[in-house]
Amino acid sequence: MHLTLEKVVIRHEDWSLSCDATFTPGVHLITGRIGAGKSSLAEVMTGVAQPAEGRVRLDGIKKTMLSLQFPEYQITQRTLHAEATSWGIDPDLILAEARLTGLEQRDPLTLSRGEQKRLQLTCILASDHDLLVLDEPLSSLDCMEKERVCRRLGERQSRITILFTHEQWTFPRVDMIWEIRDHQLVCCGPVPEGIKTWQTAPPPVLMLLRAGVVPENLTPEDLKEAACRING
Ligand SMILES: Nc1ncnc2c1ncn2[C@@H]1O[C@H](COP(=O)(O)OP(=O)(O)OP(=O)(O)O)[C@@H](O)[C@H]1O
Repeated sequence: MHLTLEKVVIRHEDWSLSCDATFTPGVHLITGRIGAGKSSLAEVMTGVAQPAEGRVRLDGIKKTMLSLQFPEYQITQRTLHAEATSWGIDPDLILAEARLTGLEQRDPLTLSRGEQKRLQLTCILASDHDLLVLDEPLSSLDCMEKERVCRRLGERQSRITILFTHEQWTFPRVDMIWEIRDHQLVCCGPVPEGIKTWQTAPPPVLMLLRAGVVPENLTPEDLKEAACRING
């Protein structure tokens, strides 16, 4: 199973992004500065938008999902019960996992942004998508919830997971790091080697690299373990 971007160019007026890349099963992390083109690329990968040039090829991928940055954009129903049901999953299980039991008749739009995000991600992760593209899934979540989501993403090793994020501290176990540099999608490489050339790495990772330590991976445990290796 793979997703291939063949000489893809995404354009908005005089802004453009070029991508030539293949994504295989595992967790792919894509970072880039504000306005680098993360949301635009996420939309093209999932067929929500078409590239100006090139081709997006899905091989062996039957079910695709884009998790939108703003959870309210993905709400379609008037009650939590109906919203959870609309994802085709047992609503009681979903609401229990999202810790929203008892709120079945509430309008999802009255939930806090974090609660909406927890509901959206619980529904998405309960379905078995071959290609899951997540645009800033960790924004609005607290540390505990970020870690829970990251653990769930790490369980999708046989599927393709593409994570676009500005997150600085909490990451799942990542297989490949990519970044958007100068209007191009660049592959930094597999983890851990790719960490060394990751220009938009978050401050904790840059601090470890400056101290001469390369973490094994990016989970909170990996970063803590690497910090313990500084100065012996
Ligand atoms: N519909 C549009 N018309 C014109 N320009 C657009 C349009 N959509 C996006 N852009 C521009 O394209 C560039 C990439 O936008 P995009 O939202 O993909 O970036 P991003 O990396 O997701 O940003 P952020 O980190 O702020 O979420 C930005 O400069 C943005 O202003």
